[in-house]
Amino acid sequence: MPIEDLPLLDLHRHLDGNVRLRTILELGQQFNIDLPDYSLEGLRPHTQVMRIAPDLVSFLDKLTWGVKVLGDLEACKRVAIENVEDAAKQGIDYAELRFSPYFMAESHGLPTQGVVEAVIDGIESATKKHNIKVNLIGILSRSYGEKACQHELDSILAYKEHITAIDLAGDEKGFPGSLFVEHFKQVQREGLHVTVHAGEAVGPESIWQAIKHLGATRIGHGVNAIHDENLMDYLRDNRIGIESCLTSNILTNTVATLSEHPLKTFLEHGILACLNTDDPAVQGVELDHEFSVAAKQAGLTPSHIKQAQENALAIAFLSESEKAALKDQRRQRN
Ligand SMILES: O=c1[nH]cnc2c1ncn2[C@@H]1O[C@H](CO)[C@@H](O)[C@H]1O
Ligand SMILES: [Zn+2]
Repeated sequence: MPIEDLPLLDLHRHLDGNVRLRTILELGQQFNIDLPDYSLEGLRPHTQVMRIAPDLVSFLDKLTWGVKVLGDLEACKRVAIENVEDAAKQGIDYAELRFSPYFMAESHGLPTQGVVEAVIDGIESATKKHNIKVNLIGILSRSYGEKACQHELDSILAYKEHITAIDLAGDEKGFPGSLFVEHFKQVQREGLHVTVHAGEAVGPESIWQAIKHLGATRIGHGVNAIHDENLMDYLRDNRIGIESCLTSNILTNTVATLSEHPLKTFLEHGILACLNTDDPAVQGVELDHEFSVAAKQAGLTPSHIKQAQENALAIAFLSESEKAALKDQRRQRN
């Protein structure tokens, strides 16, 4: 369980990997899309990973229906709003919601920049109604290649004052970070933060590349850092955060069992690692499960969990005064 007097954060949460099952069904019907089934339970195995996937790419396939039903910009806005509602329901004080506008736009040929605007719109209206702070991370979906990612980046940067950071996600093995060096030079010039999915499907060299050549100050997953002692020290000494997602790592077949998950070792090594969800609807589990079930199975004690919460606050893309405000707010709540 999370410690009650520390704020609850989720720093790694894909809003387009968290489209409610009922919403997929409703939008599918609204836009006359041929769905594989028209009942919630019949649809579930097509949109949720029900058992361990053979690999990351097979897992990512399950995100497809969530974006195939996005028939217009209003649908994108709806998904953004529902993500804020879901995160607030979990008791999350601060979430960094990430999304890939081209991934959301592609099926129905929506304007990518329009998707960015719709998501920002949805987040801004929903956060007014709920007791939660949200920042947005724009994703470059590497699996589309360099050119599409440049288009995606341009669309995100058109609204850069509403975007906190840029991430690189998708097929890490097929599309290495080396293809995106120019993209991230631009991101750094614009002064946005950088977090990169690395060391999930590829070894520690992918994490080194993300730090040294893409400017990452946080790493998504980073599980394979465990195989490189120098990297472990480097992450600790340079306060590079690791956004761990326990259940996701099992379902993508990245880690065989939770008892073998490196998070506990990261924490004990002094690395700023924390607990997050990844794609809640696709995984069929929420943040409360990660804290109360998965963390325990990964060998975390209450003091590890407390450390993970403190780490999340330390590496959040927030100013020191915003962090202090989150802490105060949590104390007042209790
Ligand atoms: O665990 C993950 N690893 C790598 N990429 C991911 C993961 N979950 C989602 N995406 C990717 O993020 C974008 C949508 O936000 C898509 O590119 C999807 O494939
Ligand atoms: Zn992710």
